Amino acid sequence: MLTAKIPPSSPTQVICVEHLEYAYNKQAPSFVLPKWQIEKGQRIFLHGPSGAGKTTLLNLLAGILVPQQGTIHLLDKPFSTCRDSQRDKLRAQHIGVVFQQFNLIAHLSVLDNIRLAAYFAKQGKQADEHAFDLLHKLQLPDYIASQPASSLSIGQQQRVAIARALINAPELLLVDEPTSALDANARDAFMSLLLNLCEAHNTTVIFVSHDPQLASYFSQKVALQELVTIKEPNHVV
Ligand SMILES: Nc1ncnc2c1ncn2[C@@H]1O[C@H](COP(=O)(O)OP(=O)(O)OP(=O)(O)O)[C@@H](O)[C@H]1O
Repeated sequence: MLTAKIPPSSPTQVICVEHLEYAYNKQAPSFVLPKWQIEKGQRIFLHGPSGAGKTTLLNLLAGILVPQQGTIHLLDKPFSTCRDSQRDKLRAQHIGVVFQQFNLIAHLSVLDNIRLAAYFAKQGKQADEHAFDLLHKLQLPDYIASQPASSLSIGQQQRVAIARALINAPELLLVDEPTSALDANARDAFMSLLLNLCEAHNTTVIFVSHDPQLASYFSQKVALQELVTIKEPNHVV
């Protein structure tokens, strides 16, 4: 009798956080996050007051910071507890990050900034083709690929940062307050481009912003204070 071969199922959960605790140092308060699960395709608007810990949480999810307690799984793989080199590899392959300041390398060209992300994820020769495809979808002209990142406007830098974050078709995109330097029209155009690209690839998005106007782009809104509690340090006198 022939039995149907069942393909290995891909995980539906992108992130699973359990019993997480993180403090910047022994004198600092700890962020405590008992549980947070994020399913594939969710688009989450994460908000909360200044200093509440939104960037800290994104950095933990990106594996840039490592919790002292608890675990973070990425696509069912241990992420926070694996070796640094393994975490760097998983981040490069599965996570795109857009930082507040975009963090482009100023003296490198636009194309080289994007190529660098593809290189870390060990993408082959097709990376340039993907890069140009993304630049077109983000409505940037071809000539800009050879320009140094330092010569771009804020709006252009922002779109290049998105292209760099999406070049490896990540399952998870983490975006930290990227629209603060833009006027209302540029901001709305940027949000539409970003979310259309994520829709096309079913990318899971966690988007941090103070701007309540941006919340309307997201069906799911999460207040950081609902997720995280703050534990004061034990002071030794
Ligand atoms: N590198 C660091 N070392 C020590 N403390 C830090 C560090 N980075 C952030 N913090 C502290 O952690 C807390 C949370 O900061 P975080 O930047 O995550 O907040 P946020 O919610 O993103 O704030 P904002 O909305 O103003 O960007 C703050 O009290 C901040 O002072």
